[in-house]
Amino acid sequence: MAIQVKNNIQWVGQRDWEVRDFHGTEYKTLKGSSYNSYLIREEKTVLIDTVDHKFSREFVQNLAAEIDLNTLDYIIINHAEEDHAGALTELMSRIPHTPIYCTANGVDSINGHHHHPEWNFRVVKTGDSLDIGNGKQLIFVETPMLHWPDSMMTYMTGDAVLFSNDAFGQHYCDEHLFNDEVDQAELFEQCQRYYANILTPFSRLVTPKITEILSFNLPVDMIATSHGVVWRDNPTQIVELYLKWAADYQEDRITIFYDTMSNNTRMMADAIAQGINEVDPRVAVKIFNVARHDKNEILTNVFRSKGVLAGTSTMNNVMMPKIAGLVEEMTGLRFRNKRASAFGSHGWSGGAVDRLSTRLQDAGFEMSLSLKAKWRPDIDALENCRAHGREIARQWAQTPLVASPIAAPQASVAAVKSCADLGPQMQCSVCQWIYDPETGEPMQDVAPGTPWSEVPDSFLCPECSLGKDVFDVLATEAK
Ligand SMILES: Cc1cc2nc3c(=O)[nH]c(=O)nc-3n(C[C@H](O)[C@H](O)[C@H](O)COP(=O)(O)O)c2cc1C
Repeated sequence: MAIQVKNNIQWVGQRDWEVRDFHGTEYKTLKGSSYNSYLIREEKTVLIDTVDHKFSREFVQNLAAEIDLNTLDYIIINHAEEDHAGALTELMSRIPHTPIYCTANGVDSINGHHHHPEWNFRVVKTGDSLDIGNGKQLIFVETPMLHWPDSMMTYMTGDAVLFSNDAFGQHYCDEHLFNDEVDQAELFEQCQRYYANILTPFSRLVTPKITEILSFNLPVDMIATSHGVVWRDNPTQIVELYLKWAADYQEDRITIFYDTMSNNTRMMADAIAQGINEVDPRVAVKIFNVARHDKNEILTNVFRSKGVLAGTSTMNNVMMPKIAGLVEEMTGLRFRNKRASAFGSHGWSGGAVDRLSTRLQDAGFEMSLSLKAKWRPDIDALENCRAHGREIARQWAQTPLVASPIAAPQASVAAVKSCADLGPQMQCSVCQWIYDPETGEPMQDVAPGTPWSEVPDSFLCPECSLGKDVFDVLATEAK
């Protein structure tokens, strides 16, 4: 059933209280989710996004009960992932000539999923607008890598509604649509879980993009996301939270996670936590067995922490596989400005703790001393663990790590007119990360001093993972 959002805007989405897995099983949607689609009826009739492909038939049926589908003038697809654009094939089978507005990357993604290159695509860029009558317009803002290359937002003038797609959303299903109507603790828990598990890798892009949107000086009366609530009460509160979370967020919190075969590493975890608490009772210490606990909650706790202690026993010379998997995910999430330490029990040769330390360092954590124990820790070994916890608490209580120097690149990109204009620095045109061959920092796999022409074509931007081809040459005057 359609829900009134504002004036001539209605929600025509789908609630999904049953869903528990998103992105395969990567994200556990413990509170379900919703797929928000919006119908605007001004002089022109517009549909913004659709719903998950598994609800295609219900969606089109419900929409047809609201309007004659043939009166739909425009379809806007802010993001081509199947939970938003999934119902397109069903919808377009009824109205095959209706124009679809999306980014250039959107055409590629929609074609990649639906395989209908003959659809009537209209490519839009940041600043392009579409007149929908009654003095109102839709203005488009590309938001590449928030969280796919095709992503964009759509702003509706007059009503001042920002259709933000995934940004500012959360996997949260409630019979109520608006942010002021739902349980606030549940809502913000899901917002943070969503940011920590999905948006953290793109944190460097969040602040510049929000700054760009704010620079348009457009009033925002509502933020209509594509999952969860519509923000109508103080809608910019979630924008402020995003700015906070994007700035290497941390609390006075330490997360300890481990895996164990016979509880020996668990005993170490327990004693380390006691040691931390003895020295600094104000710090929140959270302990998780990775084999038994919700992985996304562990990662949310890592996101909130100033440091993590990761524990594993040695099994066949390597670490426990669930720990290896979690650290691999932490690497992808590109946490910054956090400390780490590894610990664990072994029987003879050991090896897992050193291996884990190296992995955590590769994942970008500032490493502190690790701790090993042999077999089941005895009273002395447990006291050693407590002492280790006390030392960690002292070290990590000190001034937080300084933010990475590439946190806010300020350089501007100039048009390249001739070879003489070519400067030595290159900048990612998507996330503004700068490659400086003089230092080569902070790139892995490319030695300092490597000229750009010799950087392999397989190079990916370390910030946003896009290819070498998106890099622009910076102005030479700066050099
Ligand atoms: C299947 C298996 C493989 C093991 N492989 C190793 C090994 O390669 N090197 C080692 O030092 N200890 C090895 N151990 C011994 C354990 O690391 C040791 O018992 C440790 O205390 C277990 O700690 P946990 O209870 O936290 O899992 C192995 C134990 C098992 C059961």
